[in-house]
This record gives sequence, structure tokens and C-alpha cells, in this order.
Amino acid sequence: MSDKPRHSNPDTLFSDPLRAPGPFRFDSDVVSVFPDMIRRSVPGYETVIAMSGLLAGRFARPHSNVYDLGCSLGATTLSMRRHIEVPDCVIVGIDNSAAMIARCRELIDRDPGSVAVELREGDILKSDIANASMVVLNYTLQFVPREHRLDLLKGIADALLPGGILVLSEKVVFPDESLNQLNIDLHHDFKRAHGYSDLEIARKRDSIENVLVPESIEQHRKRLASAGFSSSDVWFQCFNFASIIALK
Ligand SMILES: C[S@@+](CC[C@H](N)C(=O)[O-])C[C@H]1O[C@@H](n2cnc3c(N)ncnc32)[C@H](O)[C@@H]1O
Ligand SMILES: O=C(O)C(=O)C[C@]1(C(=O)O)C=C[C@@H](O)C=C1
Repeated sequence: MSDKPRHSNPDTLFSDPLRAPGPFRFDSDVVSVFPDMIRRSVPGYETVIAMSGLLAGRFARPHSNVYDLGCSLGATTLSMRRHIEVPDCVIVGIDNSAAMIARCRELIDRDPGSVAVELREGDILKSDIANASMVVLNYTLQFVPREHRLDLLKGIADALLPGGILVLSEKVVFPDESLNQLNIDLHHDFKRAHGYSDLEIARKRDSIENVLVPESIEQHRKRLASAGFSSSDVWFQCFNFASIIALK
């Protein structure tokens, strides 16, 4: 069940004090270091990816689609592919970064799995989502402008078959200011323990400001209910990164 380590160049994108970071973008520079960056930046990332596979093993239905929205390099897609055993199920991975999708295609082509995978370069806000037994948004909704989040989730709820599931993993904030600050500090400790310097941490924080817009778990669960999900709860959390499952 364990996922193979994913090799990647080391993330040194924010280490040069002379290079202005600019707003964070999923461009070819990020693509070249992405597996290393996300593993060293998101506490619990490997667990969430591996368990997304287990959930797919349980929820994927025959003759249905399983969506990986904001699929990046296909880590979730590959994990789900390893666990899906039902016939005629297609995993649809969508990402609007051309550089991500191009590299993802290479990695999927190299994977020996037999479940069909369809990759689309496009905006998940404009993509056709239908006949879904499972939808995954692993660390993607946080990059969608807040005003579009409800419509996206309504579309997902409509597309889900009865008994379908959404997995929503996000960076989160906490309503209590002291707990919020503690979780931010613990996240920075996590990054430091994975070799990032204070300078890199500060520069990355500036770069993702207003690009990655986190919300509280309460805000996510309220929106999921408004979007048409009958129930939702957190199944995994480490510091300020949480993963929610929502049932149709
Ligand atoms: C943090 S990464 C997701 C990581 C990935 N799900 C994983 O588990 O490895 C966020 C991804 O969402 C994509 N993205 C952000 N907004 C998007 C949108 N509106 N449509 C499609 N993809 C989007 C980005 O290009 C990026 O690849
Ligand atoms: O919050 C941070 O500092 C992060 O680096 C998080 C995060 C994410 O959650 O997507 C931001 C951008 C990169 O894709 C990798 C990790």
C-alpha cells in the first residue's frame, strides 16, 4: 500500500535573496521542484495522497468517473489508480498549468497501471464534471478565487452519483487567534525541520499571499452544506492543513 518515493530536484526557488519572488505561479520552475516542495511544505501530504487511494478503492463505481481537480503531477491520480479495481472507471485529472499537465502526462505514461486516465489542461471552473463516483480537490480549492468556490462545489455535488464522495484538502486558518498563530508557527517549524531557512520561509509566505487564500474548517463545512452535501467532517489534520470528506 505504500507509495513509491517521487524523485524531484530539490526546491531552492526561494533561497536566492537577490531574486524578487513575485506572486506564486505553477510555472515550469515550480514543476521542476514540485514533488520536493510539496512534501517539505505540507504536513501530512504523503498520508493524504495515500489515503485518497484507499478511499478510491472503496468509492469508485463501475462505469463512472473519478476526478482529480488540480492534479499537478498526478500524485493523487496515481494513488487512486493503484487502488481502483472496478471495471470501466476513468480517472480524469484536470489542471490549468500547461507545464504541470505536460509533466504529469509523462509520469502517467510511465506508470504501469491499467485503469484509464484522461488528463485535461483546463480551468476546473469551466470543466465538464459528470457521472462522478468520487471527486478530489487536494490543496486546490485554496487557489480558486473565493467568489467562485461555492459554484464549483455546487457543480461537483450535482455531478456526484448517489453515494458519491468529495475529498477536500486545504491549508486552513483558525478562528481563535492564539491557536491560529500556534499552528502557523508549527507549520514553519515543520518547514525548518525539512531544511528550509527562515529566509526561504518568509519569501514563500510573501509569494503565496493573496494567491493561496485559506479559510477555516467551519467556513468549508458550511459551504459544503450550502453546495448540497448531506454531511462532512475532518478525517485528517496536521497543524494548519486539514482534509475533509463530504458525502452527497
Ligand atoms: C498545490 S497544487 C495541487 C497538488 C495536487 N493535487 C497533489 O496532490 O499533488 C494546486 C494545483 O491546482 C492547480 N489549479 C489551481 N487553480 C486551478 C484552476 N482554476 N483550474 C485548474 N487547476 C487549477 C494548479 O495549477 C496546481 O497544479
Ligand atoms: O503554505 C505554504 O507555505 C505552502 O507552501 C503550501 C503549498 C500548498 O499548500 O499548496 C503552497 C504552494 C505549493 O504548491 C506547495 C505547498
